[in-house]
Amino acid sequence: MSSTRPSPATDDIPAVTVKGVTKRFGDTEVLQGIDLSVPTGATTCLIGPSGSGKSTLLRCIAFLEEATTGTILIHGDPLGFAEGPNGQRSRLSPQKIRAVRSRIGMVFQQFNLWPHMTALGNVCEALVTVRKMKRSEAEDLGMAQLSRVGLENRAGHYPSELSGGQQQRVAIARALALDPEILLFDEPTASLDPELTGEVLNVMRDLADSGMTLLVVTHEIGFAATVGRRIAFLDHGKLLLNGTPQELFGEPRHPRLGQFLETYLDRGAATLL
Ligand SMILES: Nc1ncnc2c1ncn2[C@@H]1O[C@H](COP(=O)(O)OP(=O)(O)OP(=O)(O)O)[C@@H](O)[C@H]1O
Repeated sequence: MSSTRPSPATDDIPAVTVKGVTKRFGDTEVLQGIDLSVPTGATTCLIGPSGSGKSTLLRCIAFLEEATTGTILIHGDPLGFAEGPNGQRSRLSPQKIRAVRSRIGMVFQQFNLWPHMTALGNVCEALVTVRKMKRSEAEDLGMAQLSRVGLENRAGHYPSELSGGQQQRVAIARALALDPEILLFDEPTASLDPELTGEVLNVMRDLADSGMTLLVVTHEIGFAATVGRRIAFLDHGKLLLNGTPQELFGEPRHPRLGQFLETYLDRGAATLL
């Protein structure tokens, strides 16, 4: 199993295609008809005010939430629901859902490591139990992934013996070990102190440079501006803007984006623009 899969430059099928996705919780429509293409082999950042629906969209793409309407394709293959010729949706079989879902990796804000397992144990567990790999092979692969995030010398440590930044890097190694085609990040540095945030962003920057497809929900505007190839700006459940960092962050700026950025710049959360 290869540890990296730089996407071929000729692959022009988007890694993720979101078509007309809405999501309702009770009477509240938190996603209102989202259309979004996530290019293969590049980083796309989802930004927007708190409550605008970023995590919900990411969770729909990971199939942790089911979109109320609309469809999502992973490299052209439908995830969860297929769309018929008349636009009607039908649910795919659990096997088909699992097969497409397994091509997506996800890293959460809370690292979600198993406290009773070492860093290496956390990285190897799904390889052994889900992918049915021999423990020794899984450990070789797990060590390679830990070294990719700079933690080979922490393999035998338990989560409680690691800093928050190190724990998040273990979580990234765990996701990478399953060789995903697309890696989703849901505010991966939001629970970290500023000095630990940098080490996680550096690992993500390296992954972006290696040609992986990343879709990142983040409030780190500086990261989005420098690493994102595409920036999608969500506001009140709508995709208000979608373009390159130059298009979104250059002048003139969309007034709503300008207002959002000022809020964050005032709070000192973004300093690189
Ligand atoms: N399981 C749920 N049940 C009911 N409402 C939900 C649920 N999940 C999210 N919401 C609501 O959906 C809206 C969008 O939430 P979401 O977490 O997607 O926003 P966000 O842009 O990621 O915000 P933040 O930046 O604060 O994480 C919010 O109003 C939230 O309260």
